[in-house]
Amino acid sequence: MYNKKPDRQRMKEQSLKPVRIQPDRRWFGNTRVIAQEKMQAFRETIAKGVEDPFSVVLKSSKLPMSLLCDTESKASRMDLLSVSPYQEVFSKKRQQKRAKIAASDLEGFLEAAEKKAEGYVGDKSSLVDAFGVEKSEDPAGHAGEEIFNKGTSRRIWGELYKVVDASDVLVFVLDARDPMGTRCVQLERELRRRQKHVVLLVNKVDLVPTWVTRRWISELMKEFPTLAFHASITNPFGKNSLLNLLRQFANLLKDKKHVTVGMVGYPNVGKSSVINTLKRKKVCKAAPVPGETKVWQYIALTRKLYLLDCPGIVPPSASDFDADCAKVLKGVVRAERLKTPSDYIHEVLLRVKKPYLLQRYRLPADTTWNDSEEFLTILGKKMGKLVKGGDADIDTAARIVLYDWQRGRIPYFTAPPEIQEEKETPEKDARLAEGASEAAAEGEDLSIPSAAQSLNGLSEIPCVHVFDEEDRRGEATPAPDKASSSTPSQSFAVNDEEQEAPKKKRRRKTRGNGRPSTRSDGVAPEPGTLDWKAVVAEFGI
Ligand SMILES: Nc1nc2c(ncn2[C@@H]2O[C@H](COP(=O)(O)OP(=O)(O)OP(=O)(O)O)[C@@H](O)[C@H]2O)c(=O)[nH]1
Repeated sequence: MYNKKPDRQRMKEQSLKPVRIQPDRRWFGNTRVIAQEKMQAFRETIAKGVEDPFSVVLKSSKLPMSLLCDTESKASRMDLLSVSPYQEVFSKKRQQKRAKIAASDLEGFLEAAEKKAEGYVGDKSSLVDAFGVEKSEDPAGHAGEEIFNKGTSRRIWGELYKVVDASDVLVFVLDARDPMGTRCVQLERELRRRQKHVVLLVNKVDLVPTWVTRRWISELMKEFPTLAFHASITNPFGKNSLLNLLRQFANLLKDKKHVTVGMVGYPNVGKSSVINTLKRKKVCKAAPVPGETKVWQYIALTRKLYLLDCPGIVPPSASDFDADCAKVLKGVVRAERLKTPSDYIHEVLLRVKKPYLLQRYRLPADTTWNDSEEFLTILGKKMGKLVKGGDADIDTAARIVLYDWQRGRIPYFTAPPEIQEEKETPEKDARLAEGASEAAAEGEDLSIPSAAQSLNGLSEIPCVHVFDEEDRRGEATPAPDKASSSTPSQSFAVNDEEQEAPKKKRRRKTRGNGRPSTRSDGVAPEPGTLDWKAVVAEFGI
């Protein structure tokens, strides 16, 4: 064979013949084909499970979740023939590959540039569209002040992406005084798309009346599992509910060695304080100033559960006075760094009832003011904050008011949506009055509701127990928040007790015949979970 010259002509003839390869069943071993209706039914069932805040899709990585998304946009992007015709790219007469440019000469370029300029609406227009922020007048020219970019920098969002990637469950910490204002709906939507488990945690519930918290919780529950929380190492509220929920997630995600829980949210909403509360000691730096957390931080809660603290993030918005004002009121920027803090007091006065201000600053009951400047003048003189010549130092007084506002010393809350809608009918008015009287009862002497007052009665708030023991036994009872009422034996043990718990469990399981008990294995799939095996079996995927 090696002594002979290869017959090139014969080889050429042979290679020109059409060659067929025998198809093999094994090539398709990994493939399933299903009918269109079944595919549609599968999509609907899974989508229902994904959308439902009380169900968790287990093993989503093993399910064809990408089938849920519409792939049309992807397909259109890959439609090469619409970009260049086949003849130009693949045929024998194809032209040499060249960069596609908009115009071939200078005049063409000019024309294209003019066309683009016509369609240009203004800077940040896309942001305004995306975040629904209306432009308004900027009386003092605040726009562009560096401090208003707090939480929007690339570095901070880089930290957020790291936390999101590393987390299995994301806890969005919201401020109970303004839960909707401290939400980041775009981010939540993106996380849902990525099949991450999202939990909303309404923190600082001690600063608002109980009925407000209750209504916000039932409103937010429609979208995500939501819990009320008061971060405090010595006197927490909702801690056990949160721990139970995290533990349930840890149980659900059994195949993972560790379950990582990321704390995300606006600056100063109390993310670090929530972690400190769960750990029962100060492991993260918490301070009444925004931007205290600079980089992400890992904290081991139990052997299975890890917590991730994230710096506060702020979604980008149009830089105008309204947006800046909203940021000041949400506590995103430090009051001492504002150039003209008195500009924001008008908004504070609109939101806070006069008696609260009178009481807070110990002003006489008959004090009146027409605008924010007058109020600040009265306050400055009362506090002895004066400038040269004996006039009131308006900016210092304004800073004091903003400090108090940001630290929750001035009572304020955004009305839950039900109130705004309900005002029309008399019976709704009655309910509103009931709520208001409840609020009045809580803060009787117009003082800021104390933690005890605010938390009183909160145990009735429906709390999320995705897969409670009772549920497993089929007694789907609503699980009340046992945070304040649970006995030591009921409460979820962390730290030292948690370290002990698995040992005891192991011992108990191996008692008797020496083999681990299989009782728990016999439990039917938890209600609330999507029984993915059944779904897959049913649809043959
Ligand atoms: N009244 C009250 N204050 C709280 C609560 N939780 C946190 N705070 C206070 O809110 C302030 C901010 O808390 P942090 O834990 O530093 O907030 P953060 O979200 O980590 O802030 P960044 O570091 O800016 O991201 C601190 O002064 C806390 O004492 C709460 O439940 N009730």
